[in-house]
Amino acid sequence: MARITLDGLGHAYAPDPQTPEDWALKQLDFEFADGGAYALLGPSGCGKTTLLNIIPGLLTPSRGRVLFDGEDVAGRGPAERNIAQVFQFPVIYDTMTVRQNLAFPLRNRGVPAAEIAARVAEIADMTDLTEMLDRRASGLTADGKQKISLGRGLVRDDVNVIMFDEPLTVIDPHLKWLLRSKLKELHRRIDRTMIYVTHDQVEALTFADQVVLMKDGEVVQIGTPVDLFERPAHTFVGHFIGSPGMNLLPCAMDGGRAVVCGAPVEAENVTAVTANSGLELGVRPEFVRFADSGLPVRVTRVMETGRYRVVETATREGQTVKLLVSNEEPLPSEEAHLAFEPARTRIYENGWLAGGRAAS
Ligand SMILES: Nc1ncnc2c1ncn2[C@@H]1O[C@H](COP(=O)(O)OP(=O)(O)OP(=O)(O)O)[C@@H](O)[C@H]1O
Repeated sequence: MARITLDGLGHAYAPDPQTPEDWALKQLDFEFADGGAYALLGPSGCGKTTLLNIIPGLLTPSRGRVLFDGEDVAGRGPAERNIAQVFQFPVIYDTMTVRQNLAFPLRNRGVPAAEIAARVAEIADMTDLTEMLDRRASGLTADGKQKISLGRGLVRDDVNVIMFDEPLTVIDPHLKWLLRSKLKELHRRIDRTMIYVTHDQVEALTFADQVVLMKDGEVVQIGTPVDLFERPAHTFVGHFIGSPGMNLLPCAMDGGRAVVCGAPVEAENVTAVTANSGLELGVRPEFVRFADSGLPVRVTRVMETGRYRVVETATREGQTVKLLVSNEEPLPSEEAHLAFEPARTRIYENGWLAGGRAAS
């Protein structure tokens, strides 16, 4: 296993980058701890694939270094870096049996037969493939084949890191949740550094102990799923994580208090505010409720989700605020007031959580 350090890492595909936009990865400085379960999460084009190719040495970064346990691995390929990879689409040998497929990475390295048999049995058990070990891989369904790919990624016990590139893309939606929780369990049992690349927040939050959220070639926040939900470091995180995302409202400061649309609002980090422009108040729909007093709004739309309703309201200045309301709670007919949970209401300065960077 290895601790992987990214040191001043940047990459531009163009030979002579001039502007920040020319950099697919701008400046990455962080560490994947030994044995951790990480997700690289972000919208299309944020640089996930670029980083995924740099770590195993498939792509040479334009600047900076990748260190494995403190040692610069420049010039070494995936085999020398000792990395197992699981891709979006199953990479298996159709003509071989499931057993032969799982054994392949071990046979390739000359592992003794008895050891291979034991390891294959263990991995087949973990991936629910025991019953199918002697079947031809070609006869399996898409998710069965992807389980073989997962198994092949997990079968060696000497790899430094296992990297997953959107491995559930081909899986039927109703089986996705099964494989997602399976992967989490596998991480606990295998205890290896795992990096899981996805643009799907549910996959990232289910799998990872630490989520690395990226945007435009930069890391916006690294944290536990709870950190990202409870304390987004940037409005982008608030918006990207959660469904619906965080409400963001322009706000001003008046005598040490936050004011939104003329109404005073309590916020957790109000004392950390230093800017007097570019301020926004962020509060998730989960932490907003109807109240007798507070921010005046009117109800504009109600969306049924089955378990609760997402209610959309508009402030007098036309800003939208969403809240979750249980099916049992009556909705106000028109004019209403909103209260925000103070401990979970935060102020952002030019996108960044006020006081957040000093605190982290
Ligand atoms: N081979 C390439 N040549 C030039 N530009 C590239 C190349 N590959 C990626 N890019 C650019 O680099 C940036 C990051 O792309 P990357 O594929 O790493 O993002 P991503 O987060 O993996 O997106 P996706 O989820 O769509 O694959 C994008 O602006 C993309 O257009």
